[in-house]
Amino acid sequence: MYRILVADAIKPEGLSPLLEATHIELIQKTVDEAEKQLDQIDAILVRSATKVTEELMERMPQLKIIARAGVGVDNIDIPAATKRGIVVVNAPDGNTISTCEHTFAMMSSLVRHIPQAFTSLKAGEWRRSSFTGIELRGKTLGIVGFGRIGGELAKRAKAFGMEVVVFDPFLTTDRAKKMAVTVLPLAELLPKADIITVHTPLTNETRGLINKENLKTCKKGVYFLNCARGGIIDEDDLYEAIIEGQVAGAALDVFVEEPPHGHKLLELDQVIATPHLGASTKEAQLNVAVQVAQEVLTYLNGNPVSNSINLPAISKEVFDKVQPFYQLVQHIGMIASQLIKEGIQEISVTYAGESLDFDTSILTKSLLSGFFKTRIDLPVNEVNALLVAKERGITIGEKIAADTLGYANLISLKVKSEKRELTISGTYIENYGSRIVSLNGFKIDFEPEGNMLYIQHTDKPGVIGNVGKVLGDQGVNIATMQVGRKQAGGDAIMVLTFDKSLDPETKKMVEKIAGITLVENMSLF
Ligand SMILES: NC(=O)C1=CN([C@@H]2O[C@H](COP(=O)(O)OP(=O)(O)OC[C@H]3O[C@@H](n4cnc5c(N)ncnc54)[C@H](O)[C@@H]3O)[C@@H](O)[C@H]2O)C=CC1
Ligand SMILES: O=C(O)CCC(=O)C(=O)O
Repeated sequence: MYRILVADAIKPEGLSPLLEATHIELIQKTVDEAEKQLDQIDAILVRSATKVTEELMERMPQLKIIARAGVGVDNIDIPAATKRGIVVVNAPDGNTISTCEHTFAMMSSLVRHIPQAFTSLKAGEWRRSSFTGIELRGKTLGIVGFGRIGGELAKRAKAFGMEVVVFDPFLTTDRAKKMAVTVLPLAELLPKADIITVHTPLTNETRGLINKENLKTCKKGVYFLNCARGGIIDEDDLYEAIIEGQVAGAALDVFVEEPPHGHKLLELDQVIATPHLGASTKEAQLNVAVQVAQEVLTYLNGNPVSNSINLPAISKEVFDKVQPFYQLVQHIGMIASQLIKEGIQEISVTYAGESLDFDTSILTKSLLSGFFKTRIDLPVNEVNALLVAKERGITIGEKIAADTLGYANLISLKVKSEKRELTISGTYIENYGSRIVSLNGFKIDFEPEGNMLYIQHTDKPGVIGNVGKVLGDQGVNIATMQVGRKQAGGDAIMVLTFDKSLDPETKKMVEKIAGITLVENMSLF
C-alpha cells in the first residue's frame, strides 16, 4: 500500500487514476495537517503553495516521488531531492494554453486599462477620456523566454498584427525559424519592444533579469507583463520605473511573496494584477492533475516516468521502448549484486538488438538501482544511482554490441571485483516476458522472479535429486528449476524458484550436499 499526500488544491477528477488504484491511499491534507503521517508518505502532490524543502524531505523518509501539478518547480528543492533519490515530476504542458491566454487577456486589459475603467465605472464615474489606450496592432511584443508559453503567445500576438521579437539563450535556430520570430539579445530586445512579457523559469540567472539598469534602456512608456514568476522583473526597480514614468504600466500575475499583502506595486494605478491565476482554468487543472496522477502511479508501479526534472527527459516514443526492459535490468542488477557480495570496482552493461536502439542510459541507471538496492541502506534509483556509484569509486561502462546470440535483444552485465568477475545476460521476449539466459558463462533460461536459489555444483548423477529431497523433507515447494552446464560432467548451475524465501537452516543443508560448491539466495523483492 502506497500513501500519497495531496498537499495543495488539485482537481479531484484528475486524481481518478490514483483513487481507482487499490494499492494507493490518498491523503488530502496540507503538510501541517498531515504532520503525524509524514513519515509514512510515499509520494506528495503539490501546486505552488507547498514548499517542498530539504527539511520537509527529512521528515518524509519514505518519500519516493514529488509531483508538481504545473510547470514551475521553484517551490521544490531539486538538489536535495536528487541526493535522496526522490524523483521530481511536473506537468509541463497541461497549463500552457491557459497561461498563454491569461497573459494575452492581461496584455489587452493593460493597454486598454480595462480593470481601472471597470473600477471607476463601479464607483459611479463615467470617465471615458481617462482610459484611452493603445492598439496592439503594429506594436512590437518582446518575449523573454521562448518556451511553450512564449511560443503560444507569439502565435496569438501575430494574429493581432504585432511584431514579435524574442530573447532566449537556449532557443534553437530551427525553432526560431519555424515560429518565424526575430531573435535578439536581451540588450537589443529591450529598447525595441513596446510591450515586454517574461516567460522564463525563476532561476539564479533569471532572478532580477529585468532590473534598474536595463529598465533604463527600454522605450519610454513601455508596458511589462509577468505571468511567470515573481522576481524575474525586480519588483522594487519596476516600482521606481513606473513612478518615474519610464514604464507606462505593468500586469502581474505573480509576486516574490504570495500572497503579496500590502505590496506597494498594487497601490499604483498603472498596475493591474491577478492572484496567480495563469493556470486557473478547468481545463488546465484537469490536465495537470491527470498528468501528474498518471506519472505518480507509473512510478510507484515500478515503471519509468516521462516528465522528470531530475532524470533525463524521455519522449513517449523512447518511453514505450524502454518500458519492456525496465524491470529486466533491475532484476539483472539485483541478481548480480547477490551473487558477487564483495566490494566491486567496475560495472559494464552491453546492449544488443534493434529494439535497444535508443539512449539506454536510463536502463543502465535502472540496473544500477537494482544492483545497489540490496547493498546500500539508502533509497537508490535512477535519480541518484550514478552519484552513488561515483561516491563508491565504481567505474560504469555502457556499450552497444551487434551480437544478440540469436535472441531478439540481449542485455549483458559484467561486474568486476578485485577477486573475480561475474557475468549475466537477459532478454525480453514480447508477449512472454523477461528471461535470464546466461549466468557466469552457463547457458540457462529462467524468469527472474520472487525468491530464487542459485546453486553451483558438479554435473553428476544424484545432485539434482538430493537437492529436491532435502527441500522436500523441509517442506519447501519448488516452483521452478533450471539447470545449465558447459559440458557433461563439468561445472554446472541450478536456479530454483520458491513461493517463500529459503530459511538459513535449509540453505545450510543444501550446502552440505555432495557435489555442491556454492549456494546463494537471490531475492527480487
Ligand atoms: N502564472 C502561472 O500560473 C504559470 C506560470 N508558469 C511559469 O511560466 C514559466 C514558463 O513556462 P513554460 O513556457 O511552460 O516553460 P518552458 O520551459 O517551456 O519555457 C521556458 C523558457 O525559458 C527559457 N529560459 C531559461 N532561462 C532563460 C534565461 N536566463 N533567459 C531567457 N530565457 C530563458 C528556456 O530556454 C525556455 O525556452 C514556468 O517556468 C513557470 O514558472 C507556468 C505555468 C503557469
Ligand atoms: O498551480 C498553479 O495554479 C500555478 C501554476 C504555475 O505557476 C505553474 O504551473 O508553474
